[in-house]
Amino acid sequence: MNVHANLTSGALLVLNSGSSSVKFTVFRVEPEGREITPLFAGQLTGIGTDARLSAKTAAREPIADESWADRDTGSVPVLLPHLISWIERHLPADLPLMAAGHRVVHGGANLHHPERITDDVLAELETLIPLAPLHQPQNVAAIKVLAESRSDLPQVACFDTAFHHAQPAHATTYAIPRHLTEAGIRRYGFHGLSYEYIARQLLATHPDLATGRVVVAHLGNGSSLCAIKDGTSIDTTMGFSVLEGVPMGTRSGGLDPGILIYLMRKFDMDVNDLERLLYHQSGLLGVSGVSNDMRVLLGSSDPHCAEAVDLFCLRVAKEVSALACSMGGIDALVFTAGIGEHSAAVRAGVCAHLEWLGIELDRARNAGDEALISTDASLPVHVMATDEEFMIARHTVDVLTNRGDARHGPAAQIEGASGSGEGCCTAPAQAQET
Ligand SMILES: Nc1ncnc2c1ncn2[C@@H]1O[C@H](COP(=O)(O)OP(=O)(O)O)[C@@H](O)[C@H]1O
Ligand SMILES: CC(=O)OP(=O)(O)O
Ligand SMILES: [Mg+2]
Repeated sequence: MNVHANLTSGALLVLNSGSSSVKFTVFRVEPEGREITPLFAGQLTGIGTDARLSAKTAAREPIADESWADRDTGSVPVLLPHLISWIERHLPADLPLMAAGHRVVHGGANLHHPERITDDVLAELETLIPLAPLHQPQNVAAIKVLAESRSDLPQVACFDTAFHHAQPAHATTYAIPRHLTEAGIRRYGFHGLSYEYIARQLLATHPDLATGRVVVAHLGNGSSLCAIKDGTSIDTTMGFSVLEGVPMGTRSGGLDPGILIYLMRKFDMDVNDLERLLYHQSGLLGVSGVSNDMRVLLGSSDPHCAEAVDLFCLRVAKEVSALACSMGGIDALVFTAGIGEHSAAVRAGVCAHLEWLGIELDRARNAGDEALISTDASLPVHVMATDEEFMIARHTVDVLTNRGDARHGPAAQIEGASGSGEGCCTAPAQAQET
């Protein structure tokens, strides 16, 4: 694996590999990594069932929508080399692929910063597979496939856990015997790349809030919330695994742990049964019995779908209050990710439980495309587009141009925001980044 090459200019591939999909974005990197601009993005979905590639340019013009079912043998390692050659065929002639950045869900107790991937780093990532069985195997598989097929390509791992690393011990510790905490049974937190991006955007667009107390609700396929104070993660709802906190598409969110003991005793469930139940059969899908997709639930007349949405909204609202408590107050609430950015109904459902906190949504603003969706008298509630891929690209370039070390720490987490508008991926590098 190439660990020495420095990035100057060329194309940068960002990969976010999930259990049944691989999302990718290709960026143009200008000399010395000063500017990062998206060229095209897409996803390979339905891996294992009916793989399909779709992709669009940065101007949202479709460049692919094709079935890859004929080459689908149900795994990321088989399809990824095809994806890499498809990407290379679509690059401008003067822009060779010169590096890859990966979203890696778990960095464990030791990996707190984006890391250039070496054999040692890869070995450490593999040890973390049991901690994130839904995501980590796919993240590791993508790194290995690229290392085999393009050993010349430097690769960087960016961790979902890293943004939460500086949380105080009372936020990361479970009330279990100390030797288990010391063995790594602690709260790590996830979706950190998304929270880091939002913190940067806040600094660019709302500097007053960037130094205040903000609860960010990342509501997507996986959902979590984070308390960000002065640009730093103070507390978050996901913990040891991506199961804690609010219910998700197919994940349970927090449960009374006594339920697990009962299920094992009463229904003879083993570890595989529990894993299937908690990761794949619960959440919105489990409660509705219909779908894990919020759009389907909101469009359904089935009372179980309405029940799932209501439960989700209440659980999110309760976490907003809990996180406000962790920060000693709240100056703003931000909604982001698929549901948070696009569902006015869910935002209204959540905020209806938070009137006591001084939150009041403006109906018209919430229904429209406004960034500020609360009334003028309310505690501010914002909708902001997240961009985990941009964050990965930024970190990858910084690591490969040796600017990474200067960016670590809370101030670095929000320094150098693009100022280029929500959801926009172009971010000139800052002069002070050395
Ligand atoms: N207009 C919408 N209304 C309600 N929910 C939506 C809408 N658009 C997307 N979603 C929800 O967003 C989820 C995906 O969120 P996203 O952040 O893209 O997830 P991920 O990146 O983790 O796959 C979908 O499962 C869907 O339920
Ligand atoms: C951490 C996590 O849950 O990620 P995702 O939302 O991509 O499933
Ligand atoms: Mg996501």
